[in-house]
Amino acid sequence: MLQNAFTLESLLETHDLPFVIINADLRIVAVNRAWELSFGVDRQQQVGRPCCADSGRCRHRQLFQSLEGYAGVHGGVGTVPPELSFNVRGFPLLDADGTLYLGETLAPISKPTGAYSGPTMIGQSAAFTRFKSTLLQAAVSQAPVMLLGETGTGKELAAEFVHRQSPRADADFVIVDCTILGEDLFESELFGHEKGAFTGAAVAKKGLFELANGGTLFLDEIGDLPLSQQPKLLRALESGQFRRVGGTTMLKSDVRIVCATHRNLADMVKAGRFREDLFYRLSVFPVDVPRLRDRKQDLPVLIDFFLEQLGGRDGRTYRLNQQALIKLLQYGWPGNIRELRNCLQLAAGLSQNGVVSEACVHFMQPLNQSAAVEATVAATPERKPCLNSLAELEADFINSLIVKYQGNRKLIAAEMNISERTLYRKLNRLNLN
Ligand SMILES: Nc1ncnc2c1ncn2[C@@H]1O[C@H](COP(=O)(O)OP(=O)(O)OP(=O)(O)O)[C@@H](O)[C@H]1O
Repeated sequence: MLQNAFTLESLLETHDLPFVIINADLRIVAVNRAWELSFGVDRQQQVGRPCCADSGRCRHRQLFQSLEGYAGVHGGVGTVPPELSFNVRGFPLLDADGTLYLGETLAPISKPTGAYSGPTMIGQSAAFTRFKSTLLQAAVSQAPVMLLGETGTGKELAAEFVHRQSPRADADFVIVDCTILGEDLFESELFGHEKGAFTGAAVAKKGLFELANGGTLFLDEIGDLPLSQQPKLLRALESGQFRRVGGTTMLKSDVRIVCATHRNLADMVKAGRFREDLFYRLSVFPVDVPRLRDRKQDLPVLIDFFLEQLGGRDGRTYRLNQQALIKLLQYGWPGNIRELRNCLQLAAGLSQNGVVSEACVHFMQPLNQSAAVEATVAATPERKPCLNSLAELEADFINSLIVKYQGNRKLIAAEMNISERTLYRKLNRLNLN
């Protein structure tokens, strides 16, 4: 269900990546289990430490001043060695008392060479096997890949798979979240900036294009890239050259592009919202990512995989009883694999002695009404009116927040305890833009 606010504990373990919560005094309030495992530190050692060595001018301070979320490549937090770089996403959060915090996820931009230890794509169905072999073909082709699929189907995972299976596997896989890079951030994040290029540019910084040299640049949600920024991307892709903001020297970077979107880009081109030349440049190797409801044969292996993962995290064993399994199999999964993972996470938390019964299984309200209705018709037609009204309920709730915060997305997202990126998608799906 929608939450107006959060408790720190409830939020911590909803992130698979290392996740940190920082307060307005720029001190670490909490880190999650993934943090402990990734950096080999006890969470109690982190709490109370300053976020950064120079917290006078860090990104965290800036967020508390501007309430603007951020995404980009930055150094670590707390005791994480400063020389390590991460793909970082930060956003404002409000707790149940209305106190403002900052939440930040850190994803390593480069995995250790040698055996790949990243997330695994699970599946055995015919649809999944076809999909995986298409990805393998794409990986070796070196052509730009466009991954098309609903939210939560595993596009980011597929992009990383393409990179790991390609001749560029030993170089970096760099993620660009196009929903967060608005007009003002796009150029400096993608191409970097020189010292003094703008207020706050205290030191020169490499852009994501430069960091991905020799590797793969993953442009996630490319359909959300502002039209005004599209020519700049096209130019860099065609020439392989770019300038840092405030710089005069032309730089070169050899990157392989993989993109993903849940939007119909061809329709966007027709409507004049996406450049046709960029569309053709990026869509050389299009790949459809299958929806979970079209590969339900994979549910048992995916369920085992996630329960084992959760068990490892919690130091216990979880198992489903048969009624719970039937309930999961009958559902349409409009939010795909992400929704399955979240559903199991809640179910495991509610389980008694590790046994997940039918009563522990709860489904979220759908984000995408048409997908939900389609999924429900395929599975349990009698639930359709209920799902419709839930979507309406969600739209009503968001509308009330739009009025309350006069359309300020940062504050609405913070009150809903979701990222601005997720809010942006909800607004689009519910036609509230
Ligand atoms: N085949 C799979 N096996 C195991 N886990 C998977 C698989 N596909 C996706 N996941 C997991 O599901 C979650 C959602 O995947 P991912 O973020 O790649 O989806 P996405 O399509 O990029 O979503 P969005 O469009 O919302 O960005 C992640 O936790 C991912 O690890």
